[in-house]
Amino acid sequence: MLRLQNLTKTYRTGDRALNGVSLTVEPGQVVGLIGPSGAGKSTLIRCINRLVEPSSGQVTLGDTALTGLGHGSLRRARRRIGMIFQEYALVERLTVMENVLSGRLGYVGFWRSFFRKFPPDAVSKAYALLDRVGLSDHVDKRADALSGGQRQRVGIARALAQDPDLLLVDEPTASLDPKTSRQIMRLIVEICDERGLPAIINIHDVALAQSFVRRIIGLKSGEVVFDGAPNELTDAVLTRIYGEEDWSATIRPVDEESDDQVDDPDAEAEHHGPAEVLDRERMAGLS
Ligand SMILES: Nc1ncnc2c1ncn2[C@@H]1O[C@H](COP(=O)(O)OP(=O)(O)OP(=O)(O)O)[C@@H](O)[C@H]1O
Repeated sequence: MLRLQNLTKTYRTGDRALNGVSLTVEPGQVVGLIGPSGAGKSTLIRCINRLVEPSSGQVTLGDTALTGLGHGSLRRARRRIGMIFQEYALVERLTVMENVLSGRLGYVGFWRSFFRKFPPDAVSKAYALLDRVGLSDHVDKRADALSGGQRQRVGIARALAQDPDLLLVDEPTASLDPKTSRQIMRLIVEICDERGLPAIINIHDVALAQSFVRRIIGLKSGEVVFDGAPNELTDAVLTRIYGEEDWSATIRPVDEESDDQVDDPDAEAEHHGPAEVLDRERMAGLS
């Protein structure tokens, strides 16, 4: 479980990016973090693993108070926090397999990593992860030969290779087309569900977040102004988070019930909550 207590961040410039954020994320729970530009979403994600040093407050992951750790212990704790980025952050000239194995670098000694000699169990685990993210046919391809969606799948497998206790995901679909974005969101949510992994996903696309996560947190001026289920995200709530706007084209209708048969799982996700869709896909052998 991840717990943030009264987290604040004021940058040297005087910008107060976080203003007393408190929340907990349970194992297996995926939180969609939304809010206008400058609300503090990236700062929040980066304060958790202390890529940005919080000004005050506490971050606790499991039994470990991350905010109290010294340099060496923080490095070890960061191994257990997987990050997934908008621009993938892959090493372009390395293969898919090498990129995934780089997720293990924090665990192998310097010389082993220097010569890229990974233990056999790390390699077989990487194969299994690549299979899970649907890339078993691309293991030896260079990262720069992949599509955006495939690159993000490598990013996900690399984060999982760390054996994380937490996933921090920063705009994972911002560079992807709508269909690929849905596939990537579905994959992340499924994997967190399977592994009991808590995750926070910083995401601008409100409708996409609504379709796939069970909990949404709205941040505004460094404060949590909404924390609830996707269907509680009404026009009034969106106005509270983002300001006045006509929201009809942005959000998913929340009360719509349809008896129509839907064959396309993407379309289906628009009509049902993520849990039902995932369960049905699993039963139908689609995932
Ligand atoms: N390195 C920095 N130095 C000074 N101020 C910063 C720094 N990074 C962010 N800020 C400020 O902190 C506030 C929150 O920024 P942050 O990037 O966390 O917001 P965000 O919600 O992630 O925005 P976006 O959606 O545009 O990425 C903004 O006022 C921003 O200008």
